[in-house]
Amino acid sequence: MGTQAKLVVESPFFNVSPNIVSTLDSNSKFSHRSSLRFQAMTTRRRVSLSTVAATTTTTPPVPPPPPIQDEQRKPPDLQSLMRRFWKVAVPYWSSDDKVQARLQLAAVFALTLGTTGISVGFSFLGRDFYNALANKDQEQFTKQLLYYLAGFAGGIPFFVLRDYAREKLSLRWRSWMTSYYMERYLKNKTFYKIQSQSTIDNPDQRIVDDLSSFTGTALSFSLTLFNAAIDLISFSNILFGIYPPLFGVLLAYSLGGTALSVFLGKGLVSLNFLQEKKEADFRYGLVRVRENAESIAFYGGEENEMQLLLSRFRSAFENLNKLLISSRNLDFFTSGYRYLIQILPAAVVAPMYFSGKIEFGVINQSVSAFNHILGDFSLIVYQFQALSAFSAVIDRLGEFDDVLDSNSKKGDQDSKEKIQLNFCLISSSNGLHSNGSMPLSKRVKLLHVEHLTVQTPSEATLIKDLSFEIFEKDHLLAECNNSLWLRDLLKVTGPSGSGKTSLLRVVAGLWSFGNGAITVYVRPRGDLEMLHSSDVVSQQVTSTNETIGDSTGRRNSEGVIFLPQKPYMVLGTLRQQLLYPTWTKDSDNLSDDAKQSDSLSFLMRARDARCVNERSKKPTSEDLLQVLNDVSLGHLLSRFDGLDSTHEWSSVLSLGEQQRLAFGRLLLSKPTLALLDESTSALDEANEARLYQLIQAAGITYISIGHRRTLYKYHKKVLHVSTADSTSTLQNWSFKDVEEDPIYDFLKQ
Ligand SMILES: Nc1ncnc2c1ncn2[C@@H]1O[C@H](COP(=O)(O)OP(=O)(O)OP(=O)(O)O)[C@@H](O)[C@H]1O
Repeated sequence: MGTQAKLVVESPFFNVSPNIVSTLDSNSKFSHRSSLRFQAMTTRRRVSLSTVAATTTTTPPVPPPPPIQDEQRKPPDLQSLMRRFWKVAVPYWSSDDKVQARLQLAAVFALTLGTTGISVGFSFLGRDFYNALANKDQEQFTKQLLYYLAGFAGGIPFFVLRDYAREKLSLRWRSWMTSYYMERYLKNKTFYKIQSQSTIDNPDQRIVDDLSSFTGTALSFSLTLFNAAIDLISFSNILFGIYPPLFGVLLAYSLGGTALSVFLGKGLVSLNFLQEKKEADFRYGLVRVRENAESIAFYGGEENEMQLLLSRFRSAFENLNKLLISSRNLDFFTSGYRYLIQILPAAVVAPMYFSGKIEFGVINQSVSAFNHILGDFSLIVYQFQALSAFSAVIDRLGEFDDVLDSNSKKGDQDSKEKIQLNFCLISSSNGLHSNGSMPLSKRVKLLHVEHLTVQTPSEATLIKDLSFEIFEKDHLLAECNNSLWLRDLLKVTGPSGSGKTSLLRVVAGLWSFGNGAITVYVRPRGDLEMLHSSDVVSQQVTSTNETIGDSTGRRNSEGVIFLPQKPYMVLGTLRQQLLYPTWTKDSDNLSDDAKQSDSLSFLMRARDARCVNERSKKPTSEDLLQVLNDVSLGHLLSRFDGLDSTHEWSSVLSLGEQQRLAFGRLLLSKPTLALLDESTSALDEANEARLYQLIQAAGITYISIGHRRTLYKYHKKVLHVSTADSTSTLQNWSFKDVEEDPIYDFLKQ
């Protein structure tokens, strides 16, 4: 539970008298103020757990978020808070939606101006109404009553429309921000880096809750400031007209109040920040129980989970307790401050009334004007809790924004010091005979690893100075009819923890810790305009202008596919499982309702041209059925009602079935290079053999990690990595042909 700033708009019609207010608006303690105000309220966070779940099911499995810490977190200073606010708030107003955004903002401000005008009008109506009442002038009283009713009828639409327009704009802003943040979060594998390096906590919560809170509160707060400025101008005249010293009392009262409330509530910002984090940690713990239900049940780990969850909840609870105590102390002050103003102006002008200098209605008008102006001067006092919650939101979003920015910049700046990963395009026509066959003297390089040193994020060296190349066609062996021999199919072996998976992570672009260079050559697919071709002749690759992407920029991701031991099952149908990730659900599948909704224009961003081209090649249902049969999963169709049924696939399929499904994806995508990390570990030998034969027949070159000896049969070369010795500078790897390995002879027998 966090403290969220929520805007409450009070009626201008009830500001005529505090007495009337208390009867008409029993929900609001201080509804005699006619301006906008925030109300700090405790809300239950409505977080879509699926959002959080999506981050937890990304493969390869990623470690949990960092343990709860930051207890001593210092509140941000005003300058960095302002800088962060500006950085987070500004992009939308100069985005591609800026015309609509500015128009809507202007409309909201115009309506706010209208409502302030109406409030001023009602202040005069109130004066005459009470004068008529005090003078027992029934005719005048009836007339004023009718004016009041007419004023209600004319004024109410302004207030309702102002709130509606503001909420709509806030939703539009949030939609844009959500897609803007998600785009940067999912770009350049930032989500993976944030999670695996524990850069910041709970990014999902920042996207869901903090963005919603930020847009709503920023807009409301801007309007409150605007409203306060207008109120100040309009009601200062009235107050001066009544009794100038009252203005002096007001200034002294509000400045003193502001200073005291800042002093009393200074700890609230960091407490609010921590509250957000602790709530998110607790929710994340629950999501992990759901995601790992079977493992926990097998282990019988309920008691442990209970302890862990309770400790997280306790931490949130303790912080909330501190937050409540701080709020209570501040409330003592603000309540006194608010109640006193109900009698203060009357007490100041009462002597004038008793001496007959002013009428009774003027007392009411001075109370109303005093409240308005004091409200404007006392924004910090009234809104301190909401402002402290808002500061925490700004701080969290600003931090997130900085991380997202630094991630894209880091890629450019540090690229020289890190592992260079480049993707180049192989021209399919180059090097081929006119009949399309590959001349024996030519072979296609798919992967070139040069002086690669792989390190962990904590800079422990795993592999030292590794260099090798992978070719698709070996001219010496091309005459052999066995397709196995047409490609360098590499098996990586080595003791546990030596860095086998890390090597694949580096090739797939997930890690770039260490140094050296990797070039991956992929076949053309999709938009040729965006991709350059490279001539591949013998082992010489022309290097000018051939790079199509790198580990930080856009890359031809379908060229390389990584298959982890536990495949990632997307939320959706069986069809979507098979088409993932090459053909994802796109705007074609959106419902008509969704297409009609204007806010969805940001949510239906055009996918890049590559994907548009891919649509034409999208496999048909027949293709999918064929692949399912090939990987021995044909029975799923009858068991789960066809290709378009939706289930929690990671729960209803066995690990072996999930691994076969992942191979089905591979067969459909036909990547140039597949990285298989123990991706058949749950299968029997017959199924494993079948899958390897299928991907060989499909012409996919692969590098695989696997501990089973039988896997040697499906590889041509073996890279053995031994555990790195930190005291030695020697290489810790060796290469050999599979035939040279004694195991191979043993398997042949
Ligand atoms: N995010 C990380 N931060 C720090 N160290 C890590 C991280 N991920 C992995 N490591 C460490 O890197 C080393 C190599 O891990 P890797 O997963 O590559 O080993 P592996 O050879 O594939 O092991 P196994 O055969 O057991 O799967 C391990 O000691 C591991 O603890």
